[in-house]
Amino acid sequence: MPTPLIEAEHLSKTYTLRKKTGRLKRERTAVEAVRDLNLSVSEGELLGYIGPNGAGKSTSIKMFTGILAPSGGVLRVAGLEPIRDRKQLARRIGVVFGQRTTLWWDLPLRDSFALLHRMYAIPDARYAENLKRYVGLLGLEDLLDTPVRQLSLGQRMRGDLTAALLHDPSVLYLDEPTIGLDVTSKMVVREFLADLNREQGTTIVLTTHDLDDIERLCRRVVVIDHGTVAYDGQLAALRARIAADRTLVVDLAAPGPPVQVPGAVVTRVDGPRQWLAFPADANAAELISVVASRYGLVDVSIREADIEDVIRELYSS
Ligand SMILES: Nc1ncnc2c1ncn2[C@@H]1O[C@H](COP(=O)(O)OP(=O)(O)OP(=O)(O)O)[C@@H](O)[C@H]1O
Repeated sequence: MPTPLIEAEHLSKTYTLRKKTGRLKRERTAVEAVRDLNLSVSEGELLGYIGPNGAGKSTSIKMFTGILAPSGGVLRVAGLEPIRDRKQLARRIGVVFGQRTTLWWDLPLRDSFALLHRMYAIPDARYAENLKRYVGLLGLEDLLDTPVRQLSLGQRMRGDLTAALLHDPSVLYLDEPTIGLDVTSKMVVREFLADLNREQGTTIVLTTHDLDDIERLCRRVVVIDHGTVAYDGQLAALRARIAADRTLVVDLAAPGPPVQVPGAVVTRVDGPRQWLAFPADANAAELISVVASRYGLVDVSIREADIEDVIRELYSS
């Protein structure tokens, strides 16, 4: 059995909000951001950690990284208790946020890396070796003297990845690492992460709304909803659910009650527009012609299920 690197048992986090309800009155409300979350991640896994907005992903990752204290439950990461052993844990983990940089904005990349060398007290030889490796793998050789603020988003992301790896973390948390990147940069980042996981055995927890990231990188996917695990399993099984349905969006000549056609179910009506779910292996052309023969049809489009649909479907089951 591989050693679990992250182990959460009945983990919970409740935020208390104070809302002003009068001139002097304040009411406390509790937000259960994470509740009864159970998760075990083994060394060397590359895990997709997904869920809709507000599901509790960031809150749980903040607990995994020792930034936020849990309200309840048991949590161990790399054999440590994140809040109590926060300093030790910092040496074992790396974190990359797609939306903001951990690099020093006005400093050349080289100086940001040098600061991390000192902050993490990385042995000189190890630092030199890692710097050479990651700068080479991520093609940053010609950018080392460029201030971070002058880097493109893709270049900055490669810089952030290098920064997160200089101290050889056992686990790397990535929050939307490909957001806003062009196709080529996305490919570079994905290939790099796949190699890092395969060759160095770095455990990776990947949070993203980009289904392509998940498809290309993760075998296992954990879906979080309302603060708890809604799905934990192979991507292949999740993909089968994705393939289960497609949606035909029809624009009718006039608003009306849900259309009735065999083999499709109306899932939404908005004025003259209706959404019809139908099995992925059904004949879309036939369905369209049936709708057209019975109703005044102005326009149609077909939507493949995206990750948000799959997630919605998981919650409703
Ligand atoms: N500091 C905070 N104080 C109060 N409530 C919070 C705080 N941070 C998050 N929440 C609430 O906790 C819930 C979970 O939020 P969280 O940010 O963990 O979700 P998420 O899955 O990361 O969402 P997203 O995909 O939008 O980043 C939400 O209802 C959110 O509004």
